[in-house]
Amino acid sequence: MHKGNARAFTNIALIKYWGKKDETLILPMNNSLSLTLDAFYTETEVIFDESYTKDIFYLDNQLQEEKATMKISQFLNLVRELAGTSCYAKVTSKNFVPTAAGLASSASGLAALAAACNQALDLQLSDKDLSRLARRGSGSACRSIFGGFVEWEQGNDDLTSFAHKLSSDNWENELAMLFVLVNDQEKDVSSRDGMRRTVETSSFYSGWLADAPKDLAKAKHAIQEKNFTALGEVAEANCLKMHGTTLAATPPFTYWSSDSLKAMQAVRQLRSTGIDCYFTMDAGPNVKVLVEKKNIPHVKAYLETLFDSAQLVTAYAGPGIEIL
Ligand SMILES: O=C(O)C[C@@](O)(CF)CCOP(=O)(O)OP(=O)(O)O
Repeated sequence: MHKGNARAFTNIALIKYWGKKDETLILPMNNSLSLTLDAFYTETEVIFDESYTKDIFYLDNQLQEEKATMKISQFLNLVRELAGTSCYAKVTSKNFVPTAAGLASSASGLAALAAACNQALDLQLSDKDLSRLARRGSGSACRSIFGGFVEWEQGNDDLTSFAHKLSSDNWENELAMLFVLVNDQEKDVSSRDGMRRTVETSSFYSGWLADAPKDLAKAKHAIQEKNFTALGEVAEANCLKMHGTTLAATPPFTYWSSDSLKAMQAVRQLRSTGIDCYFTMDAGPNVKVLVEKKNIPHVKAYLETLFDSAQLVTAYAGPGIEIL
């Protein structure tokens, strides 16, 4: 019996990963840049045991059915190959996210699983190779191996595509991200399906891709300069361009709900009163507001006039992977 247990934190991209060059290896079309947060995380335990006759997957104390288990098994097959074992495993994952969230936790989930497997089978993977392994589970998971500001080097093959922490003089500790959790009935298109459809059919995709490296350079420069306005402006613009690509896909789609638009408008309204804050969004209707800690009270007070306080969660910069 081989056991491992790890905690990994979610990360929010400021320069988005949106589109794969290789679906099997999960190689992205562009570099991305994220901020690992402290408020949402996943704890995953994995037990490999010769006595198991198949992989078993518990998520938040619920035994998962075939489809969800299949995705985990595909990942475990990679690990079994690395370790030279044929043992099945029992995976027990707990997501620590606000119930209202509906936050995609694939990034923290797969990062925690990768780290737990590394420990259980004593693979002794470096952080770089752990990031590469997590990437095979879900692209954005490769960034959750590290804390703070993280860049995912797109690379051009399995060996060269991995994330690394950006030097920032701990500036991230002066920032925060306010989540506006908007409950949306429609079933979103998954990030995996959304980016595939966009790459394959959106006439706006080439424009997005042409701008991504320039946006990344601006974001990295802003971090080096600790220039919050510059970072916020490029992050919000990059998010809008990414979401713009979905409108020209076939069939067109959007992740934005009316509450998403309300939250985005609130951020613009705050900026017009001189409060520096910027929004970003991912494959869902939730809106994340990037703000300096000193402005949290202003932003929260205004958002509380528009949304239920239970919909607002404040997150700060978080750490990399933790072995439990
Ligand atoms: O996080 C970002 O950079 C931007 C997104 O969140 C925007 F929605 C995409 C994350 O995609 P992910 O779930 O990692 O896809 P996978 O590789 O198909 O599993």
